[in-house]
Amino acid sequence: MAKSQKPTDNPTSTKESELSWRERFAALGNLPAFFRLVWETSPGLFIGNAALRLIRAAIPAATLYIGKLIIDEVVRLNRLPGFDDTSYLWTLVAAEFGLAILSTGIGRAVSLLDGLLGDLFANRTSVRLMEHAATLDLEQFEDATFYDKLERARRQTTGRTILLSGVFGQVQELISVGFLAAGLAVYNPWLLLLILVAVTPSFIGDNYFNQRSYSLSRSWTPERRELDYLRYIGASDETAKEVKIFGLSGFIIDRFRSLSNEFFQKNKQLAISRAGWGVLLTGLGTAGYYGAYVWIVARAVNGQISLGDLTFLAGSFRQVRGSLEGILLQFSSLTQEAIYLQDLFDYFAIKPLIHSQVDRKPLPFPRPVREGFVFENVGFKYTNSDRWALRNLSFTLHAGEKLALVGENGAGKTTLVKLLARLYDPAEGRILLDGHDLRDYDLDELRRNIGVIFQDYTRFKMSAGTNIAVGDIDERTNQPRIETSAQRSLADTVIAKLPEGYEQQLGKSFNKGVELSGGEWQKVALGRAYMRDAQLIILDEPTAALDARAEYEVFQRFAKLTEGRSSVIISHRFSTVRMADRILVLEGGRLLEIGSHYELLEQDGRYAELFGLQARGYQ
Ligand SMILES: Nc1ncnc2c1ncn2[C@@H]1O[C@H](COP(=O)(O)OP(=O)(O)OP(=O)(O)O)[C@@H](O)[C@H]1O
Repeated sequence: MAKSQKPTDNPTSTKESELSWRERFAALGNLPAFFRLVWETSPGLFIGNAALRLIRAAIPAATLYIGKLIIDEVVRLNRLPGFDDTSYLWTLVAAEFGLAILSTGIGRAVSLLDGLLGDLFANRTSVRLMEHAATLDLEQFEDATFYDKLERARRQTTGRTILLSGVFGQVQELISVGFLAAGLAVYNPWLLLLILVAVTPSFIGDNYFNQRSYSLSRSWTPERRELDYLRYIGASDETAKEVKIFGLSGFIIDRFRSLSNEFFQKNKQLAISRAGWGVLLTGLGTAGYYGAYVWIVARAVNGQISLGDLTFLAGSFRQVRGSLEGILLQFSSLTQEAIYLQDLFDYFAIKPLIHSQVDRKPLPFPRPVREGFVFENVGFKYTNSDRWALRNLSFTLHAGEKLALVGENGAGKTTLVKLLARLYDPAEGRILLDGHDLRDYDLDELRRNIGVIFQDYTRFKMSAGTNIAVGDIDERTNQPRIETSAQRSLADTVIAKLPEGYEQQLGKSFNKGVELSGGEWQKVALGRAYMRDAQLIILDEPTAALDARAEYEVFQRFAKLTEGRSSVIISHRFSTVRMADRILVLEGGRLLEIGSHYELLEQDGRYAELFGLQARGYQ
């Protein structure tokens, strides 16, 4: 793969986006990999397309030559006194007609194949894009430069048909030019040189402008993402409520307008100077063409060539010039497209840091867990943050234990849970499960054995049943299991009220979708925790939106249903927290206290203080 860029560290820097000729040629090195992708998409369509284009490439030269024969024949017949046999002439005319029909037919067939192949290719690349995204780390998704890469790669999936037909068309034109140029060279090789001189200026000009337009577009990736985001929040069911209440539409639209206008202005300047230079440079080419034309006409007048030769030469010259111009133009847009391809391959080259062991066999997840999870001096920092979100954290989550995490906002509770589920790996220390580092276990198995319901769980705009089944998507057709999970999380009564029950589309974005209340959504999401047969269940503030009675009931059931399995509950409600076997109090990413409800009350530390505060609030 061509190392044509090293740009994404700071995509707004235009300097980095300036590309040399060497880099542009190097980008063409991406083409074989691209063709491999296209070939894998559909070998049949690929071959069919290539074969048809080859035939079509020969048609222009053949047509011109038959035209020459027709004219020469007409002239010959005119010179002859009296009647002569015209059958040869009409055969020629019929042949030219046949070629014209063939050419249109093949043209249509080629566009059809291009379109089909392009659509298949776009689908296939989109799937690969999603498959690759699924392998990447959560941390990578929280990185803005990653999003820029993803965005540029995503754009590749739709526009690649252009590259496809571009390259195929290019090859077709080249062969076509080969035929025509051979004809010209027979008369005078200098004509070919004249053509090259005529097309070079506009080629250089176009290359220059293509490169500038690529630089502009690339350096604007973050802004384009912002534009997409503004367009989304400006017109989406998820944001409509707050946009209306806070009167945000003016603010959002103004930001969109100023950003899009800035881009438009920059683009406009470029487009205007491109058009201006284009006129000048193409004018030079036209002058070259007419120079040659004068020479050809003069020779015909002097009788050095026939009338047929005149039309053939003039036609060939015009076509070769047009085709060469096309090829050279295509070449510059081809290199540009090839550079865009680099973004796609760059994205595919991003490797996840969190994965199962590769150098030795990963351990199977213990069933049941015997000792539990041990945090040994664990520390963690988020990327792009200098602050330790967690530091010097040492404690044990015993097998079968119910642990509650308590702490103020930002204390590190959710971070601890993410480390347990290996969404991140600790920067310091280690987490052991039954005596082995968490990293030694098979990642997929680990994730399957840990069920987490996050506070910002996703409200999938899918059916109610699917919204529960996402807890173990392989079991999505296991209706009894879905219904049992719903009963356990109290979602069954919510679903019973829906017109279409478990089949009910949730969320308003789709036809006949029904919106649930915050608490109802939470009950549905909680059902996910019961879908899987996990060894460790983690609920991160899962009941914040539930009413007091529902919350009490949920936890009574939770305690019973997770009997013999470990669980972690994050909650700000002490009525819930006190039901846990032990409570871990975090402050500023550090462990402050750990013990049972009564032990901590006795210690009379932070937990006792917070508990007292909340208890007083209820008095
Ligand atoms: N994705 C992230 N990138 C950078 N910093 C983060 C990220 N998520 C959390 N933080 C920071 O890490 C610290 C701990 O966050 P965490 O979400 O673990 O807190 P929490 O105790 O769960 O808070 P809350 O009670 O508000 O849910 C906070 O200071 C937060 O700003």
